[in-house]
Parts: sequence; structure tokens; C-alpha cells
Amino acid sequence: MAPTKRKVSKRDSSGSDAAHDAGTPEPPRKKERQSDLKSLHPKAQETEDFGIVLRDFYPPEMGNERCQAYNDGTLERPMATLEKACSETADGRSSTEIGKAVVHWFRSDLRLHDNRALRKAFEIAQDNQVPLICLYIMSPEDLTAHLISPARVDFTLRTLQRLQRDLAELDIPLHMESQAHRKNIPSRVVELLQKWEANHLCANMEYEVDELRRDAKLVHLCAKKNIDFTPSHDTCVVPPGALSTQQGKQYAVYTPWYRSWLAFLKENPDYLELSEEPGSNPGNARQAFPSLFDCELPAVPENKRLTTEEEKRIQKLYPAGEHEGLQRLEKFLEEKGRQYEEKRNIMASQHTSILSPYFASGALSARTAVAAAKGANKNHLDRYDQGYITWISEVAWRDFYKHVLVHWPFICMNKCFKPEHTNIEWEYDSEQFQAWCDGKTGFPIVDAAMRQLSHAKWMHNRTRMVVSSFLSKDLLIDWRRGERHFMENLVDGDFASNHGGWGFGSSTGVDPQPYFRIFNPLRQSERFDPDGEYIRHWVPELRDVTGKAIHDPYERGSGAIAEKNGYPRPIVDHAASRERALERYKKALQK
Ligand SMILES: Cc1cc2nc3c(=O)[nH]c(=O)nc-3n(C[C@H](O)[C@H](O)[C@H](O)COP(=O)(O)OP(=O)(O)OC[C@H]3O[C@@H](n4cnc5c(N)ncnc54)[C@H](O)[C@@H]3O)c2cc1C
Repeated sequence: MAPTKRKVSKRDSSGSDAAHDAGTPEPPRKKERQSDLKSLHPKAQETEDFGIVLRDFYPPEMGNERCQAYNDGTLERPMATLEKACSETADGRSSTEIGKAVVHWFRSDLRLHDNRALRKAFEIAQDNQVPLICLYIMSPEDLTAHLISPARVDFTLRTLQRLQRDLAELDIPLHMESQAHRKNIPSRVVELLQKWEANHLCANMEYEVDELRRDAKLVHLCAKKNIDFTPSHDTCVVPPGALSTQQGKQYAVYTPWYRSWLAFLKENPDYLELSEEPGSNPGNARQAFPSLFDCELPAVPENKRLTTEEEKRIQKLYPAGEHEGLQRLEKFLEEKGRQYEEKRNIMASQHTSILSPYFASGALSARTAVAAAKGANKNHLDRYDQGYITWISEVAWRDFYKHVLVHWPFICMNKCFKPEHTNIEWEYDSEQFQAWCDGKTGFPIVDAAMRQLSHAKWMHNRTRMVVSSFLSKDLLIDWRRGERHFMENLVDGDFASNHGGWGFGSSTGVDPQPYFRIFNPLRQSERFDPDGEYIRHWVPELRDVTGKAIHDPYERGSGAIAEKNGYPRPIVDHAASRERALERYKKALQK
């Protein structure tokens, strides 16, 4: 049932206009956004560069009052809006005749194997002996609004290319196009269905706010045109909303949530059953829809282009497509799965799966990954081999953050999941921020990691934690600048996991209070890169430094080498920064 709505002022105390939660067409004017930003964060300067929170299409951040309204259920969550749209229009969407085709709309599920909505679409088409048509719509506006990196756009397009080839072998066409304005997408989808005389649309849900609202709008449009459309849960192993505490609440802490996730899968083993790939279209598909079979890939938007050199490098590091994803999964489980628990934090060499780009684009399903790891682990999820158990629990983090996103949707609106953490008084030092981005902070482990990000568009989980802690604690720079820099660079950029890493866990001090975990970069370096192999690989200025001096060359007798090679001195003192951060965090929470 829909919650009763409490009146929340359209423009609340922090200037977040309710009408703009989901990037509705009229973005607040730049001047307005700048003054909102200034009142929220007095230290932020009025320049684009400092507009970490000056996002295109959105106000700087949602006010605490509206966040609270989501928390107490007086403001409807986007998932509830979609569910309500589905239940209110059930009659309009169920009566349809089959028409001349069935359509599957690909979004972040770019694979044939184990794809719930695709399988459903294929079965409807097969039962009715009509062709299945697949659809993909790229929205340059969405890519900009959601800060999708050029590397991820490139990966997506290459995956689509593979997908088109695989589908063609089954005589299934893939129609791809760009839509300049994202608000037009729902009506464009309906228009295409009408053009193809298709009355059934299938798609897997995306859980971000704009996407849930887009689907609610589409459900209403479909109802008006008698088109059958109910988005499916697919991207998580356990769908958001399926797990709750004994008090019926959403878990806010991972460990009890994970226990509940495991218990759910043991009670409901069918959630780990994989969907079969679609079979071939009937023989007349090519005659019926000839022009759909030679569709060109959407053009890469100007602001999302990699340089030629980057393109070559990224394509080599992450060959696209589900075949590559499945092969990597198999190889990882066979060769590295058992040692995962022991070695996963070691930064040098490669001890993790590097499957994140494949999960993020949907070239690989999390269900397939967990089912395969369970199979490798003698059919157990949480006993037998610790390597596999730990890896499964890591894949579960991905589910956890998507559950968090659905329950606390305001995290899409530039807030931490605990809104009061936004009260922290941040620093906006552009030189320090740039030093962090460029890997020139004088902290070798931080610099190695940031250079890996620039070069490989990917970073190890341990170093993601180290550099995020360094930015938001040692430099006390607004964590959202870091969150944004990650999204704009990572090949695996995923809103929920990235926000989770920045805004939920280690970086903003949501750990058990009043103790705030602040990573000591030196200790992390000594522990997880003991021989300095990772640092030497990414920071050539320090290649000649020997022994333990690699972790802190200026304090450990190798300052001359570092200086000669132009390696900077540390830009802050860790002990003093730690004290400052603790004080600032405590002060904010006492407010
Ligand atoms: C600040 C910060 C930002 C992050 N941003 C992203 C992001 O944008 N996209 C992203 O996919 N992951 C993100 N992560 C999580 C994690 O760092 C990566 O998923 C992981 O490093 C990917 O490498 P892998 O595939 O080799 O992982 P493996 O260690 O092989 O783990 C397998 C899979 O489990 C999932 N996973 C593992 N750890 C986590 C985690 N902590 N949170 C959520 N899922 C996890 C990923 O899907 C990963 O591919 C972030 C973590 C932090 C601390």
C-alpha cells in the first residue's frame, strides 16, 4: 500500500527542490545551484571546478528534511512508485493480443546467458510463434548525468557489438539507437513497439532513482496502449526488499544482512537457478524485420571519447562480452578461488577476479557467479573452502549496496546514507585534490593506486579503501569529489557500489561510533604491499628505492633518490590530519 504523504515543502531548508529529485526536465539554473552550494558548504568556492556538488541536471544535494521524509515513509520511494504503477495498471497491461513480435529492452544486462527478462521475452515469442526483437537505447544525457566514464561507455559499446553478433546467429535483431533527451525514452519505446506491432515488452529493473521513475512512467504509457510490460528483478542474486530484520526493517549493517542473504538462498535455492539462453527466432524473422538486422552501434558522445591510446589499452585489458566474462569466471574459480581469502588484499600481482566491469555492464550475472562459486565449493555457500566462501560474500556486497540504494534512495541525491554525515565541514583545496587525482601526494601507496586508476581505469578494492580514506580523512576533502572522480574514470563504475565504498563504509566514518576508522596509509602499505612491488610498478620515480624505505622514502633515508626523481614530499602530516578529521567528524555528529 502507498504510504500517506506528509507535506514536505517544495524547496526545503537546503534548497533541494523536490521537483528535481529525478532529473526532471527543468534543471535549476547554474547561479541558483551555485548559491545553494555556497550556503550548504561555505568553504566551497563558486567555480565550476569546485562544484563537486554542482551536478548537471540536479540540485547540489537533497535536504535533510526530505531524506528524513523518505526514512519515515512519508515520501514515496521510487520502487514503491513503480510497484504502484504496476498494480494500478494491471488490467490495462494484461489484455493484449500477441501482435507481430515480442521486444526485450537491454539496459545493464548485456548478455544472453542467465538473463531473466530476455528468457521471458523469448518464451512468449516462442509460444506464439512470433519473432523476438531486442532493443538498446543509449542516452548521452544519462551518461552525462550519471557521470559514466569513457572507459565504461567503450566497454558497453564493445559488449553490444558482441551481443549483436551472437543474437544474429539466432536470427534475433538488435535495434540500437541514441536518444538525445532521456525524458523522451519511455514514449520512444512505446513508439517503436507500435511500429513493430509488438504488444509485449520485457526488461530487467535498474534500481537507481531516475531509472525506477522512468519505468513507472513507461508502465503507465504501456497501459494506455495495451502493451504488456512488467519489469523483472534480475541484477541481484536476492532482489531488493526480500530481506528484512525481525522488526521488518531494512538492514543497515552488512554482517546480519549477509546472514539473512545466506539463509534466504538456502530456503529458496531456485534463486540460484540460471535461465537458459534464448533459442533461434522463427525462420521468417529476417524477412519480417530486414532493416533491424544491420543496425549500427550508437555513436560515442563527444564528452565520452577515449584517446586512441587509451582505447587500445582498455580494450586489451578488458576484452568485452559475456564469453570473456564467463571465461574469466571459470579461470578465476579454478586457479585463484581457493587462495582468495589469503591473498585478495595483496596489491601486487593479481589475486582477485577483475570481473567488476562485466558485472557492471551486465555481461555477467551475479547469480551465475555465485552459482559457479557454490559449485566449485562442493555445493556450499558458507562452509568448506574459505577462499570460495569469502569470494561469494564479496559478490554479496554488490547485492547489499543495491538493497541500500532502493531503501535509501536519497543516496542518489548526493547524500550519505546517514544524512547527518553531510554536516561535516569539508575542505575544498584544489591543489591537494589535484595532487590526489594525479598521484602526487607524496604517499607512495596512495599515488600508486591513483596512477593505476588513471592508466587502467580500475583499482584494487584495498587501494580504493586507502585512497578514499586519504581524501576524506587526511585531506578532509568532500568525499563526493572523490566519488565523482571514481565514477568519471572507472571502467566498472557502478553507482551503488561506488557510493557504498565512499559514502557508506570506510570513508565517511559510518563505522561503529564514536570511533571513526581512518586508514594509516603507511601501515596499509607495509601490510598489503610488503615488498613495495605494487608501488615500484606504478611510481617509477621510486624504482631505485630499496627495502622498507619504499613506503615512506623521505623519512626512511631515501629522500635523495625521491627528490632527484621529482617525487613529491608528503602533502600532509598523517598524525595531525587524523586528529583534525576526528575532531571535525565528532563536531558534525554532535550538531
Ligand atoms: C571507494 C570504493 C569505490 C568502489 N567503487 C566501485 C564501483 O564503482 N564499481 C564496483 O563494481 N565496485 C566498486 N567498489 C567495490 C570493489 O572495490 C570492486 O568491486 C572490486 O575491487 C572489483 O574487483 P574484482 O572484480 O577483482 O573483485 P573481486 O574481489 O574478485 O570480487 C568479485 C566481485 O564482488 C563484488 N565486490 C567485491 N567487493 C565489493 C565491495 N566492497 N562492494 C561491492 N561489491 C564488491 C564486485 O562485483 C566484484 O567484481 C568500490 C569500493 C570502494 C572502497
